[in-house]
Amino acid sequence: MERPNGTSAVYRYAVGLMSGTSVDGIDAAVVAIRGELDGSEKPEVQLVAYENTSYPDQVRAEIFAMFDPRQATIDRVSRLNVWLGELFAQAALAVIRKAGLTPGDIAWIGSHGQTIYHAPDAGSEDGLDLRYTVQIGEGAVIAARTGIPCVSDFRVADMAVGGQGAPLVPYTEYLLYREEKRTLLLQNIGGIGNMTVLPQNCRPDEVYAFDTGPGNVLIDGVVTRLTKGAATMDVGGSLARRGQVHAGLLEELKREPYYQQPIPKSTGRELFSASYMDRLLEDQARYGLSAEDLVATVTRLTAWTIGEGYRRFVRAQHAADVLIVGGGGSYNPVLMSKLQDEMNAMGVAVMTQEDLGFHSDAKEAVAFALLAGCTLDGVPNNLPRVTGAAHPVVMGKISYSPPERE
Ligand SMILES: Nc1ncnc2c1ncn2[C@@H]1O[C@H](COP(=O)(O)OP(=O)(O)OP(=O)(O)O)[C@@H](O)[C@H]1O
Ligand SMILES: CC(=O)N[C@H]1[C@@H]2OC[C@@H](O2)[C@@H](O)[C@@H]1O[C@H](C)C(=O)O
Repeated sequence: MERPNGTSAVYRYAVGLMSGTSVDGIDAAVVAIRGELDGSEKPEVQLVAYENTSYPDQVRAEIFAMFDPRQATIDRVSRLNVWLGELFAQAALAVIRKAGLTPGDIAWIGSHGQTIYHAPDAGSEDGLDLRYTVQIGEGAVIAARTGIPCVSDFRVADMAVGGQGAPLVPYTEYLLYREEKRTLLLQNIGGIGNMTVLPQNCRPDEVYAFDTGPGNVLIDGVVTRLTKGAATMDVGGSLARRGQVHAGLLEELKREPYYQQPIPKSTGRELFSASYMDRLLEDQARYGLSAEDLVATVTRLTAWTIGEGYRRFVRAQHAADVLIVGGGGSYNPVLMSKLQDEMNAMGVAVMTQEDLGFHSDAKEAVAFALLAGCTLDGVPNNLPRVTGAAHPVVMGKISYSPPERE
């Protein structure tokens, strides 16, 4: 494996590990980093290797069981915490091998872990703010198996100062993407869609972010129902491409109050739920639409919600130059083309992470490698304007590697 340009001594190699809300496996990335992570300069970050390791079915089922508080007994959660620690360590070692490196080359690991519970608005007791969040995948196990210091459990530090503990990726977007002369929008199209705004030449406290609405959740939801589970996504947008958007239904769906709700705001599967999908299928019957028409209509709606987020909450203060799309939705060409229509009409170009030489799937793993570097350097790595925290804090807990390697 060729080393990044320049001398290897000025590069620091790090590993980032992430397991997201779709629980499709562990994303592991090796990055080479040159420069400071405190925002005083733009660090140079190269993705050296990336790998997604699927979970064994049994592990995936156990994670889903732990989402249910009635099943998540303390012994099962604790056992899964160390189990995932072992799997994360294996994923780290595999991606390090893939990079042509050895554990001794890696300065640190940053591991997000797996969120099994997130209660940022949990309320108070006797005047005490009792918000909480749980990410499992024991950092001490990762450090012990790899011999590399591991930073984990990031979100709680932001919550401890009144933040939502999410989203955390915008700090790294600020580090990597901000530009002096252009205002950028970073749009993630995962299950839910979320936008980060990086005004031109911004300071960290000028960055803001919000959930635009559905990402792939409606498309996946209707496809799963229409195919009775035979398909779980509209691969390549092939259904949407063959359908006609129903203008009347589209207008009705646009009236969802969330889209008008002021920012900061976030949404989830609580709103875009199973019963929301049931209603969509009733709408399909009511208007006599084909499966393709329904998929085309929700695809068009999804693109509109992103355009609307920009139009309503961003454009007046920060006219943007470019919208950079990441997440699985960027692989749906019909969604991308509708998004392009929306944004181009407002003078905003649309690009993907890949167009910039980044990797959509690796983005969050890379982010946690960088956030961990901040932890070790003592650099605050939350964005209070984004999370609602009272002030910046250094997030992340460090598990040191065994002494014999020191
Ligand atoms: N080839 C493809 N064609 C169409 N859609 C695709 C394709 N590949 C991925 N997708 C869409 O992307 C989704 C997965 O996106 P992603 O991995 O970003 O989600 P996620 O990890 O749940 O996101 P997050 O945790 O950020 O909400 C799939 O469910 C699907 O809707
Ligand atoms: C609590 C939690 O795990 N939140 C995730 C989730 O998945 C997407 C969205 O909701 C985002 O807020 C966050 O993750 C990303 C990595 C973040 O913190 O930026």
